[in-house]
Amino acid sequence: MPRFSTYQPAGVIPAVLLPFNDDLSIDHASFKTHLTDVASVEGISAITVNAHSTEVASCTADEQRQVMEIAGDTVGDRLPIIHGVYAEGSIEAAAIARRAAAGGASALLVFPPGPFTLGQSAEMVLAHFRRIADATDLPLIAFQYPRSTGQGYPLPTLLRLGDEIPTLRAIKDWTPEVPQHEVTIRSLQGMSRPINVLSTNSPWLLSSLVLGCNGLLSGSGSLIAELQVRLFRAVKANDLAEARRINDRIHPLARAFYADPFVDMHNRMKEALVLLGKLSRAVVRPPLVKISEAEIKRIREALVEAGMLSGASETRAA
Ligand SMILES: N[C@@H](CC=O)C(=O)O
Repeated sequence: MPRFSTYQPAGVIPAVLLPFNDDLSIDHASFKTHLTDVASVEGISAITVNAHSTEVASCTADEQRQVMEIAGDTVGDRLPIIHGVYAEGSIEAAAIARRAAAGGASALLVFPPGPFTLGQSAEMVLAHFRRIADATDLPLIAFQYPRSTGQGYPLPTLLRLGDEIPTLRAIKDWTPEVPQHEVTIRSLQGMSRPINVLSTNSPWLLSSLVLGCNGLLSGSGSLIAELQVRLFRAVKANDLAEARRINDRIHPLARAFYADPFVDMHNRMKEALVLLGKLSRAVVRPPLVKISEAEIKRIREALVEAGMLSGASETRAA
């Protein structure tokens, strides 16, 4: 029986970062501290591990198991843990799903297989999800990539997934196209068995949430989960003035974190944790490399503008 067996993916879901030691091994102690810090934010509904934010592409299967184990031991009694299923092929995806379930995950975030960059059909997508759904009863969240990557699913495919995969409960929508995002939200959340749309459009979160997403799943939740909870609540309450006030604090950080190259977003978030005194070193695994001092300075300025760091010193503002 998984923890939180009735969990439905919705609301604010931070995806946490994975600290490393200088020798690139996992820094267990710092990971626990980070998990505890993020999980202490009132109002989040779950946390996500083994996803982009934990540099899943550079973690072995055993390391992913360790990440799940540490997360489960540290915060698993308090919050559901969503485990990424990051695999090039469906057989490996199903194996990861089984390991995640055995490790105590409460839901799975299914990444699109890499070969879809070369093309896809609805039958391939359905076969991929069916294989995972047959491996475990855990609720599934489909990670919807931008269509331009080749890995994003056309809307008819998403609707068939909703109809034919009973454990599909949500998508994490990363479409940068506003009209497409809106149609997706209306279509999936309007199904007879609604599929929640969780925004991962963190660079323009306010606009995305205003379109009606039933939640958000964001790497920047590793730093600003509290602001995201307040933003989500304000939007749900139709309090646009409050939502805009909170967005004014989120915006400088979104600009800094999600600048080009996008792949450095979580690298930058680690540096931000260091600047906030919450992490002792920002080490990333190759092919990522340390960002420049000029960029760290821009992150510091964004933290100051967001009211998270005093301009005079590195002390965290109250
Ligand atoms: N958009 C995500 C990254 C992708 O998984 C984020 O919010 O950090």
